[in-house]
Amino acid sequence: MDYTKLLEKAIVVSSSVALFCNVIKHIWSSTKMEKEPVKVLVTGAAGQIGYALIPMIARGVMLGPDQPVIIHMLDIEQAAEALHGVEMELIDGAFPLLRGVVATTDVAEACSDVNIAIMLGGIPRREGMERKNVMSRNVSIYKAQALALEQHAAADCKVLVVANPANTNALILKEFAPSIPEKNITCLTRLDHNRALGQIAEKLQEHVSDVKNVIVWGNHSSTQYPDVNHATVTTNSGEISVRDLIANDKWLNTEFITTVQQRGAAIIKARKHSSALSAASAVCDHIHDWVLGTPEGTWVSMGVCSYGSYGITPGLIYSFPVTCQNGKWSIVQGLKIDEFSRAKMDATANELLEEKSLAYSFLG
Ligand SMILES: NC(=O)C1=CN([C@@H]2O[C@H](COP(=O)(O)OP(=O)(O)OC[C@H]3O[C@@H](n4cnc5c(N)ncnc54)[C@H](O)[C@@H]3O)[C@@H](O)[C@H]2O)C=CC1
Ligand SMILES: O=C([O-])CC(=O)C(=O)O
Repeated sequence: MDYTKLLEKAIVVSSSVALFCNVIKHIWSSTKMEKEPVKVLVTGAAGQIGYALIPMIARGVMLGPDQPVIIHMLDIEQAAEALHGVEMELIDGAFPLLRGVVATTDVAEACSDVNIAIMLGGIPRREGMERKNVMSRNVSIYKAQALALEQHAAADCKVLVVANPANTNALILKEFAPSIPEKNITCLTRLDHNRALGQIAEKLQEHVSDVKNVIVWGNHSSTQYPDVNHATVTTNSGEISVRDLIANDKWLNTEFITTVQQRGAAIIKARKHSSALSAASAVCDHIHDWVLGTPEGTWVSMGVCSYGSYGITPGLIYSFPVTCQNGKWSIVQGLKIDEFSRAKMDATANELLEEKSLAYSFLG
C-alpha cells in the first residue's frame, strides 16, 4: 500500500470538509438576522419599581432572550441625579441585549419613537391611604404625559399604566391621547392576578405554575373582585376546579378575596414602602404575554377598555380575563357569572365611575 498517497488523499478530503464547514458557518451567521431593538419607555424610572424593573427588561425577561432593547428612562428634575445613578448601573450591568439608554427629565425626548411605555411615574400611597387618595397629584401627570405620548411615541405604542389609581390614570391617558388606539392603553392588574394564584397555591400546597385561570375583575383597588369560579389546578389526575379542590366556599368567598384585595396595604405595613419586586415582575408578565401571547387554554387579567362585555360600562378601564395573540388582547367571552360575582363586579365598576368623575373634578 502507498501510504504517502493515502495520506495526501486524507489531507485533501479533510481540508475540503473544513472548507465546506466554514462556508456553511458563514452562510448561517449571515442569515441569522438580529431583531430590531424595541424602544421601551419607563417613567418614574428612579423610583423603587423602576429599580427592580429596568434590569429585568435589560435581561430579556419582558420581551424574550433574543429581543434587543433600548431603554428610555424619565423622571423629574429632583430625581435627575438618582436617575443618572441608574443609568450608570445599567452600563455597569453589561447587558448583552441592551442597545442603548436614554436618561432624561425631558418628557418629549423620553417618549420619542417608543414602542412600549411603562408608566410608573407619580406618587405612591402611604400607610392608611386608599389608592384613590393619590389621585389629585397623579391624574394631572397622566393628562400631560398623554399629550407627550401622542405627539412623540411610535404610532402603535403599547402603554401600560402602573401608577395609582392605575385604572383611572389609564382612563385619563386614553381620553387625552385620542390618536393612540384605545386598545393599546392598559393598566396593571396582573399583580393582583399573580397574588390570587399565589394564595391558591399556598392553600393547596401546589406549585403556583399548576394553578391557572383566576380572574381579577374591575379596579386595582380594595373593591377588585378576585374570582376563582373558573380556575383550575393541574394535578396527576388532570385539571381539577379550584373550588372543588379547596372544598371550602366560606374561605374562598371571604378570606381569600380580602387577602388579595388588601395585599398591597399589607405590604406597605410590613415594608413601609409599597410592593416593588412583585410589581416589576407583574409588569414583565403583562407585557410579555401581550406581545408574545398567552399559552393555549390560559387567560390572564389585564385592565383594558370596556366595550360592554359582561355588562361593564363602555369606556371604563376595567380588569377582565383576556387571552393575547399576535400582540392583541381579547376578552374571554361567555363565562357564567353567578349572583355573588355579579354584585362584586358591579361594585368595583361603580367605584371606577366615581373615580372617573373625581378625576375630572381635579382636572377642572
Ligand atoms: N398597579 C399596580 O399593581 C401597582 C402600582 N403601584 C404604583 O406605581 C407607582 C410607582 O411606585 P414606586 O416606584 O414604588 O414609587 P416611587 O415613589 O418609588 O417612584 C415613583 C417615581 O416617579 C417619579 N415621578 C413623579 N412624578 C413624575 C412625573 N411627572 N414624571 C416622571 N416621573 C415622575 C418620582 O420622582 C419617583 O422617582 C405608584 O403610583 C404606586 O402606587 C405600585 C405597586 C403596584
Ligand atoms: O398598594 C399600593 O399602593 C401599591 C399597589 O398598588 C399594590 O401593591 O398593589
